[in-house]
Amino acid sequence: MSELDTHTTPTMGGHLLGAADIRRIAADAGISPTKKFGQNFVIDPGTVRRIVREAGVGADDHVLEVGPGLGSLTLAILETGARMTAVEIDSPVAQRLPQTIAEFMPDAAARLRVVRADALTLTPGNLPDFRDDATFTLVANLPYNVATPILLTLLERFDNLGSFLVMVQKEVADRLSAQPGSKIYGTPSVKLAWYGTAQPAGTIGRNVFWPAPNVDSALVRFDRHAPDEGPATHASADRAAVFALIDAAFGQRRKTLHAALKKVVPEGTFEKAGIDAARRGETLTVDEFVRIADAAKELGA
Ligand SMILES: C[S@@+](CC[C@H](N)C(=O)[O-])C[C@H]1O[C@@H](n2cnc3c(N)ncnc32)[C@H](O)[C@@H]1O
Repeated sequence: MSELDTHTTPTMGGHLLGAADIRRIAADAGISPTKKFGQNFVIDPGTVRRIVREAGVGADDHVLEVGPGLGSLTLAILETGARMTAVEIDSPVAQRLPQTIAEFMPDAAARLRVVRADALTLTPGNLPDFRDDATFTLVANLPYNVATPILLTLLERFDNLGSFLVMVQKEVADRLSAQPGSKIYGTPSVKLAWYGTAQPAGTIGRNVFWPAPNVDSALVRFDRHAPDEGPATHASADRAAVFALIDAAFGQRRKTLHAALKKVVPEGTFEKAGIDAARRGETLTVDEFVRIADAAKELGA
């Protein structure tokens, strides 16, 4: 993208934020973006509209946004007519958000709840907004330093988190959707595959942010397995056991399965699972890790 919209963009019932709006809101509220919270705010209405379009959000959806910041993406989500909860860690930023929505999209204010919290602490118990939804979706421009832990934590704790569309650092996006055998396939890729399917959904340049980050960004789309599909449906599959094997195998990723896992699985496990112990963990699909966990369990692990 060569040119940015620097002015407010009119939309049905309100406005999206341009660069001039973002700077004014920040100055007004005495907010300077901090590295500690990964604060790079989107200043381009075209980018937030693209994210929302890729997410496929519509008026019937209930959306969780982690890290709404000054409200760029929040307004684009609200523009669709969706209901949403925005969870922000930084108090001054969270406190300012309702005023921004009231100013730029007053009719949507009733569809937004702002929660001041660390996304890593969220549980269905302390975030009951989503308790009655069959599924809900996460749409976020995630803080880059904690993006992967936030995704894995939310997937583990919220069974009804059905899909997400997130913007993360390009390298992280590549890892999240990497396939077995590639250099960048790692624990985030294989653990995410336990829950569903991740796919790259495009790259985003640095000039759509304020301040501009020194890394490139990309979008990742994720869809959770249907309840009757995926590794979690194996009769004996136990997520904690499978994840412990994954951590052990990738902890020594240059070693063979035999060497990396000999202390954690009983003798004969690989034969029973039908998996060559001379392979490296970085070549295994999540289903193959499940087979090893199943075999180890049957052998009394
Ligand atoms: C990359 S900025 C995105 C801001 C906004 N969504 C945008 O696109 O302009 C990340 C946001 O996440 C917030 N944040 C950082 N760590 C967080 C955490 N653990 N839980 C919730 N919010 C967090 C930051 O304060 C910041 O507002």
